[in-house]
Parts: sequence; C-alpha cells; structure tokens
Amino acid sequence: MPVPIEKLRNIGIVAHIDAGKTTTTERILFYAGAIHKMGNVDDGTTETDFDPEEAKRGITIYSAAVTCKWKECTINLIDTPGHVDFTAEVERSLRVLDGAVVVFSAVEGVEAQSETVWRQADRYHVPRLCFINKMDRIGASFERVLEQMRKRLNAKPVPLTIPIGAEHGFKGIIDLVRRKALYFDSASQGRTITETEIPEDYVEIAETWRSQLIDIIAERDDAAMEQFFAEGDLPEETIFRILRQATLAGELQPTFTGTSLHYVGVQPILDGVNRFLPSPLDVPPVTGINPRPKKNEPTELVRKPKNDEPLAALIFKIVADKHADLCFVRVYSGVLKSGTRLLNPRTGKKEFCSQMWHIQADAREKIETDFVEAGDICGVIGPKDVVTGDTLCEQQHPILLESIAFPETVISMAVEPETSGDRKKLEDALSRLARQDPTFKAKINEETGQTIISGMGELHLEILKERLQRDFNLNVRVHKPRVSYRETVKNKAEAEETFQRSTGGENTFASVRVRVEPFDSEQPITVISLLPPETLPGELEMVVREAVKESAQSGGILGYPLIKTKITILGVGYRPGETTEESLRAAATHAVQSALTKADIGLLEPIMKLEVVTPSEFVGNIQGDLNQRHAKIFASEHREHLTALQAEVSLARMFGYSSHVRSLSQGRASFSMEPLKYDLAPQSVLNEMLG
Ligand SMILES: Nc1nc2c(ncn2[C@@H]2O[C@H](COP(=O)(O)OP(=O)(O)OP(=O)(O)O)[C@@H](O)[C@H]2O)c(=O)[nH]1
Repeated sequence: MPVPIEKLRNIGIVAHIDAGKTTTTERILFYAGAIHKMGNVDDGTTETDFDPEEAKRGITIYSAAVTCKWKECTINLIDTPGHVDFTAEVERSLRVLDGAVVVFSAVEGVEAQSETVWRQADRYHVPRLCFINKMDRIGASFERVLEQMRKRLNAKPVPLTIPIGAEHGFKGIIDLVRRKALYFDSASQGRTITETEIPEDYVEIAETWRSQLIDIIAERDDAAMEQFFAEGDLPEETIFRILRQATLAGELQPTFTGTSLHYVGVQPILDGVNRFLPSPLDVPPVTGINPRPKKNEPTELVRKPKNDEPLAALIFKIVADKHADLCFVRVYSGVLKSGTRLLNPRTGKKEFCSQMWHIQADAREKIETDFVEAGDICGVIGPKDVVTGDTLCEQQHPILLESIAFPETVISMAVEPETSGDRKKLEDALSRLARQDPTFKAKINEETGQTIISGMGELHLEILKERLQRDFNLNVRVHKPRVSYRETVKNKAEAEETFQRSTGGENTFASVRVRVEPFDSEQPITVISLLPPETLPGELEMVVREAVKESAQSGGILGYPLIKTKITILGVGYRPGETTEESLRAAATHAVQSALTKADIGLLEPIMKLEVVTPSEFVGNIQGDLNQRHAKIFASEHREHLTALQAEVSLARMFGYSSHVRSLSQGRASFSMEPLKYDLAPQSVLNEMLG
C-alpha cells in the first residue's frame, strides 16, 4: 500500500565518527520491526554495515537506505558515515533528505565532524532532532554537550528527555512533557518500557528543565503565552504543535538522550521523528531548469510534491551489484513507474526503469504496486548510463534538477595493474567505482600514460585500492599519493575565436566570444550566457554552454582543472546553414583557452582543517610539530584532561601524519582532517611547475 505523503519521513542519521549512529540505526530498525535480530557494530553484524570492508573496519563507508515503519509513519532512513573522508556520502544524503537526527556522544560532545555535518545540514536547511548518546560511559555529561551545542554550533537544543544518573549510575530517562520516568528493560533489548512517577530526588530537577521548555514554547506564540499565564502550564498538543513549527523552521532542535548500546531512550527519538520532522509536504517544492526551453517558455521550473505533477526524480546514490547497478532515487514529483523509459536530461538519452525496490539494508523488497509516489525514496534497477546527481524525468516534460555539488578531490596517486594484461579490467573497474562514488576520479595522464586516481584523503584512496582487489579481483601497484592542485584565474580577460572551414563547396562557420574572471561559488565553474534571445536556436546555445564548461573542466594552462572561475558567453557568430554543433564546439573551446592565456593563472592547493585531540601533556610536542608544518593554529580548547587543537594546514605538508602524531603522543592523540578550501600555493611551487 502506498503511504500517504504526510505520513512519510525521509530521514538521515548524521554524526561524528563513533558517536553511535550505526548502533542507534540498528536499534531503530529493530524497534520499527524492519529487522528481527539486533546486530552489534563490534561483532560486525549490523543491518546497515553490510559491506565486508565496513564490517572489517567497524566504520560505515557506504550509507544504506532502509525503510521501516514506526506507528503511523513510514520512515526512509539513511545511515551516513562519520569519517571525514566520506563527507560526500553525508552531503548527498542531506540533499535528498527532509530531516535529520544528529547523534552526539555524551563524552566527546561536539567534535570536528559534528560541526561539519551541522553546517552541511544548515546549508540544506534540514530540520534536526538531536540525540545525546553514550550516557552510560565514564565522563558522560548531558549538560556539557548541550552547552557545546549552543556555543560551537549556534544550536538551540530543547531537551524533551533528560537522564536519570550518568556513567555507571545511568538508569533511565525522564520524559519532561509527560512528567514520567522511563526505564528500558535490557532483557527484552529495550522493547519493554516501564513508566513510573519521577523519582523523588529528580522531581525538582525535572521541573526546572520542564519550565525552561515551557518558557521557550510560550515565548513563540501569543495564544500559548496567554494560556500559560492563565493556567500555569501548556497542554501536550500545544507544546508539540509549536515545537514542530519551530523545528521545521530550523529554529529549535528537540533533543533526546540515552544509550543506544544499552537500549535506553531510542523509541522517544522515533516518536520525535513522527512528531517534529517534516514530511515531503513540509519542505519547499524542488526547482530545476528546463534543458530545452522553447520560445517563451520559462527556464526555471518548480515541481510540487504531488502525484499529478510531471515526474522529477534524482539519482542520489549508485551501488554496484553483481547483476545490475542499483540506483537510489528520490521522487520529488509525479509517479515513478516500473517498466517505463525515462529521460536523463544530462545525456539526452532514455533510461529504462525495469524494477523498483524498497531497500531493507542488504535485503530488498520488490515494490508490488510497481509505482512509487511523489516524496518517496526507492531503489531502481535498469538505468545504465547514469551518474550520481542525474535527473530522471518524462520525455515530454524535461527538467534538470540541480546536480549534487561534491567537494573537489585533494589527493591523487598513480595506479597500475600488477600484470599488464589487466589494464582494460582496471579501466572498467575504475569507471565503475567512479560512477558510485562522485568524490573519486580516475583519469589517464596523456603525457605519461599513467592512470591517476584522486579522492578525498589517504584513507579514501586506500579503501578504493582494497576494493579493487576485493570486488574486482585486481592486484594493483600504487605510487606515493600527491596533492591535487587546481587552477584559477587572477584577472578578467576576454577572447573571441572563429572557426571557419570550407570543404567540398560546403562552408562551416562559428565564432564565440567569452570572458573569464575569478568567481567564488560552490560550483567550480559557473557558466552564464549574455546572448540576446534568438541569437541562435536553443539547442545550439546548450552546445556552446557545454563546450565552454568542458573546456574549463579539462584543465587550464598548467593542465589542472579550473575552479573559482566564471565564464560568460558574450557573443556568438551564427549563420543559418553554416553553423554546426562541431564548429560551435571548436570555436568555444578555443575562445576559452585564449581567454585563459590572457588572464593571469593562479595555482591553488588544498588547505585542510585539522583537529588534534591529545592528552594535555603532549600538547607541546604536537604544537611544535604543527608549527614546523606551517600550520595556523586558530583554537585550543581544554576538555577535561584533553586538549583539542584546531588548525589550518596545507595538505602538502601532512602526508603520513597519522603515524607521526602517534609517535609524538605515545599513540594517545587522535586527529581528524578534512578539506577546507583551496588557497594560492606558494610561488615556489608554481615556479617549479612552470619550469
Ligand atoms: N558505552 C557505549 N558505547 C556505545 C554506545 N553507542 C555506541 N557505542 C559504541 O561506540 C562505538 C561506535 O559505534 P557506532 O554505532 O559504530 O558509531 P558510528 O557513529 O556509526 O560510527 P561510524 O559508522 O564509524 O561513523 C561502537 O564500539 C559501539 O559499540 C553507547 O550508548 N554506549
């Protein structure tokens, strides 16, 4: 039975590595009946970490979408990885999700990656609930985490449950709204919940928390404020209604606590998901562009989450399977039917949707109705020539949804097969991996003939190397990882190029004039057209745009991809009958290259954000070493006996840091590092390249 759209929740669980996302997801799936036996991260038996590589490392590498049912709602749940090298997995999930549960560890609190995911969720306006987990561990402090959330994330957490005790003395939670104590029976793996009055010694504490909650709610609504003054309290429905509005607006975050490992406090999060997080109807309609606008047709299109709108679906993840690739698709509008041919507007090709599945981690349940309605997420088998971020739509109603923006790769290394006969096999395997993982790129260096793979960090490349062996049975040799540079332009420059040829009495002609200039945007290259309407037919204008973009992507003067650059199409010389796609492409490519030669080129290098957490006695060692690496340390914070240093540092100076930091701290410091930005590389590096 299709689910009514207002009862649908597309939710992600996000957090810093090891905060307990996978464990919490496992508990959720168990309580929501999607699995019958509870697994454990530490034995490698959880439902979502089904990849052998994940089980081995105990970390979630590939996020899996799982469907489950809690009370009246159907929840599509995506477990996302916490390791910074897999930020793209989080990024692509956030783009298609309507709400998120952010898990924090009650001991470690707000960590570097919690900040990153919080900012990502802000960027995509994703409403959030929070769960302060691991209340059973030594050093757990509910209030400290709340304070850090306010200070470091600028969050407005609103506790709905508070802990009874902490560390070994953590016994259960108090439901503040209903003024009840909840105890979760571990023999039934938390399924049996005993509800009692609040213990005597917690009554006053709970009342203080509760009145803070009521104040926050009453302040937001005049009628509620009046009711509060008249009656001294607010009814449950009013609290939930106002809190839901504020959560959807991203102004407050309902916050829960417990320990998912020991089965405490998870069901209230599920009630919170149903109650406070948005259905697809509560988020703004999706927008896209019309890839082939006819005369007087708008270029921007808006599609509401309704079944009677034309189909707009986004492929947000592709998983390789033994038999066929499985595309994870979010249906924004219209109905996706199996057995239909759909348009991929990026390639202009038609793709066949042969089957649709709801995913229960590694198990799949075929969708009996053979259709999926607006707002839902499902797995589709059939599309072949697609990449993550592609749109699927009806041929007569084309729409191109904004593709998912992924960070630039920062590190690369050469790889070659151990036996030269495996060269073709390597090429196929790399292209398959790149289809699944948009932050992984593989290309052949034309000068040296070497295959170069690039990714987000040393661990990312190491895992990809292991996958080549495990999934594709390919043994490869790898060279030392190197920094991936980028180019940009420092000044504005314009150029015009003409392509003219006459063969066998036939003339071909096209000219293109472009301007290149520095431009800060999330997209590496921004192409805009200032062509007056009807300069040339719409489809040829798309050809010019594409050629300009491709030329910039294929590399600047030094051969590195261009970023932070805007290219404006200023003019096109068009002669009906003589101007062909090929001539336009050639003129556009030459015009871009000429303009780049005129503009001053800047070499950009990846700058990383680094956080090192170390027992305080090693701070001196670590700081001294960071200074030698020319790191800019911008924050140093004491957390109990630990010190957290935050710094910006050039990736070129950080190779092999993991073993170095261990030797500086007798193995006791940990660090996380993620790409922050691209900055101008020192002149010496540029000079070396220019020879
Ligand atoms: N004491 C305690 N340990 C927990 C709790 N929740 C999770 N853990 C443990 O913390 C570790 C990390 O848990 P995961 O669930 O894998 O965390 P994650 O956030 O999914 O981590 P990644 O998948 O690597 O990003 C495991 O050893 C869990 O058993 C908890 O509530 N209390």
